[in-house]
Amino acid sequence: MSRSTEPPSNDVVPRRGFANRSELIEHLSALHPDIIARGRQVSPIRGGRAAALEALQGIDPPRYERTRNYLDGAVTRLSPYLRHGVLTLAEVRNHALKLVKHPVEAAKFINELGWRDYWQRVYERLGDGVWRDREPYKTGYSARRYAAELPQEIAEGQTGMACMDEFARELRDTGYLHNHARMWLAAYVVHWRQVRWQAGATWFLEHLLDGDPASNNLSWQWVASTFSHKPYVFNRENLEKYTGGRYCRSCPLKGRCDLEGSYDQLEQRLFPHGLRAGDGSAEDDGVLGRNGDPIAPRKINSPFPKSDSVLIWAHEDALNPQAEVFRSYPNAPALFVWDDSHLRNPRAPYSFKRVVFLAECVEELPATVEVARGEPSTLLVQAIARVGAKRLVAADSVNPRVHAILNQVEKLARVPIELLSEQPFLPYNGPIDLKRFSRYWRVAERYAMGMGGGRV
Ligand SMILES: Cc1cc2nc3c(=O)[nH]c(=O)nc-3n(C[C@H](O)[C@H](O)[C@H](O)COP(=O)(O)OP(=O)(O)OC[C@H]3O[C@@H](n4cnc5c(N)ncnc54)[C@H](O)[C@@H]3O)c2cc1C
Repeated sequence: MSRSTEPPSNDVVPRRGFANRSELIEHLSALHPDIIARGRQVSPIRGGRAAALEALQGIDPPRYERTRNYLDGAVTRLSPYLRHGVLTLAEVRNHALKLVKHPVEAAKFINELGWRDYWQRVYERLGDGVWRDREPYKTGYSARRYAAELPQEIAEGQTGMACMDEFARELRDTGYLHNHARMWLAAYVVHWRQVRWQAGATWFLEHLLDGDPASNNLSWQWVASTFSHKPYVFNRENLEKYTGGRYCRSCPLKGRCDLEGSYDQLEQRLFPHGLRAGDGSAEDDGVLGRNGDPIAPRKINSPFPKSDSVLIWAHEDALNPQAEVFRSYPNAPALFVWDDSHLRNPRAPYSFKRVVFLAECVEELPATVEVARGEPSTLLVQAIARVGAKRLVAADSVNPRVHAILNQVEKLARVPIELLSEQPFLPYNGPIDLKRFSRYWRVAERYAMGMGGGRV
């Protein structure tokens, strides 16, 4: 799956302010012909704060708890908005708590929000290390045993298994999959087809509107067992139960597929050497577990004078017109950059539907935000000089790419960087053990539920 990271040669100038979705799509097709050549699908899920708030209004935490494992359960589809900072975890949690008489009725929902916060914290520590096996596989096989490439028939939905083929189609056509479908598909890829989780993670990141190296890669590692005690597997009965049997009914392989059998039988078939660590290359370096100290803030939010002239960088982790950067500097010039190399990064290339989703989010940003195309640090340095900005302001993010760009700007433009944060999910700044979610949640739960003091 090698793709060029060279920027495309066309010189279409990006813009915003479209009359409707068709016009926006037409413009993006001209801007990114090579991306649309990989697939023209556009998701029914719309980008932007208005669509995000509409989805937020629809959440039902008690029903979520009862039904979330079912494919037609009351899941929220908020993830694309959370991923791009259109909504914050704190805002979603606060809303959930308002909808219930007692916090316990929202507990399961808030626990799931906690998974996102947890993966983000792990990402903050590991950076691009989220692409490496955290621990050896516990499948009895070493990493070398697993294929490096995703078989084409899986990506194209041509395996002959009605369930897996439908999940692949849904992923490609909509950019969204229910959590259970993600788990089944990931387990099928890694354990039944013996493909390295990294190949599956790249495939998901291309298509998912919520594609996020933290939640995605670390969930793949959880399924694979390189970031958990044992591999995640399932059987046909489990899939049939939570899908209402809709795939098995029409499946040509009904009764004789590879998912048939009890859990014991499947484990013996899939892991004949027993559930134990293969000789892995990964080692536990203690980064997540040994001290769990809080990470020092990356930049000092010194009390910069709000009257200074600044430039705002609107990046893809904070596409919220109400974000702190815009509230603090409502009249400041701002720039959003289409970075061709980033969109074509072979490890996580963007599908056209992801690009459309991002553009729809950008459409709703304040009118002060201009769009440009090119290498972000170069364009930001030029814009700083053009507008005479005393510093660059950006929303904080745990994404290492954002920090690499900010560091470069700081070096080249010789201006300070001001990072602004939203209300945190946990009003807590003390040590927290990140080795496993259960350890994190032991400390985090009461803060997440609004019972640990601090502002919720
Ligand atoms: C293999 C695999 C890959 C995944 N890739 C991503 C990804 O790239 N981006 C992403 O945001 N999530 C990912 N997830 C986690 C989870 O599947 C999605 O966040 C969730 O399905 C999104 O749908 P929803 O908004 O309807 O979730 P809901 O069930 O309604 O949950 C509400 C919110 O809680 C958070 N959440 C719920 N479950 C999880 C979870 N298991 N892990 C982390 N956060 C969770 C999400 O922010 C979600 O929007 C992945 C899971 C697996 C198993």
